[in-house]
Amino acid sequence: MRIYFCGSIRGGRDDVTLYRRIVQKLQSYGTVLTEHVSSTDLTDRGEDASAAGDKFIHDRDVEWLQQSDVVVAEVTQPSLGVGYELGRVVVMKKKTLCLFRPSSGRTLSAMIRGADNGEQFVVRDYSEDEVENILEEFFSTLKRT
Ligand SMILES: O=c1[nH]c(=O)n([C@H]2C[C@H](O)[C@@H](COP(=O)(O)O)O2)cc1CO
Repeated sequence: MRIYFCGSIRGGRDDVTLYRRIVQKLQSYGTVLTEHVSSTDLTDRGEDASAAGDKFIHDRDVEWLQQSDVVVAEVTQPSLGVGYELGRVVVMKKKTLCLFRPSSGRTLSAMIRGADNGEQFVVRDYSEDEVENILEEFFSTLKRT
């Protein structure tokens, strides 16, 4: 299974430790195409775009989105890139799980929460300590469908 993980990069790296934990769990279900998003070496400047440029990053990521079987996004830290990716996957009709932590004190964008249709695109509120269980639940329902 090919999994696309979305997490904030230029939007801020506050949650990178949690991204790492999510990606480690996701790797028990398949190949995570965007493992770099969870790298603690990656700062809020993003990948070194000097060689290939932002167009390379964009085009590669859209290609990976197209190739993916499932998309998991941590959406607590607001990120334009993650919002854009989610907009694209809605159109691609990919099975998508968005994870949001209300304990952050933030209110999730209506354009993400409001896109929940209970099937293809699901938004789930959670706390950090339950993340592995939520992913287990999500992937076990996938197997049944
Ligand atoms: O260097 C990058 N590499 C990369 O893969 N992305 C993609 C993956 C992330 O899920 C998302 C993060 O967007 P943003 O940088 O706007 O927070 O965009 C984004 C950047 C920088 O914008």
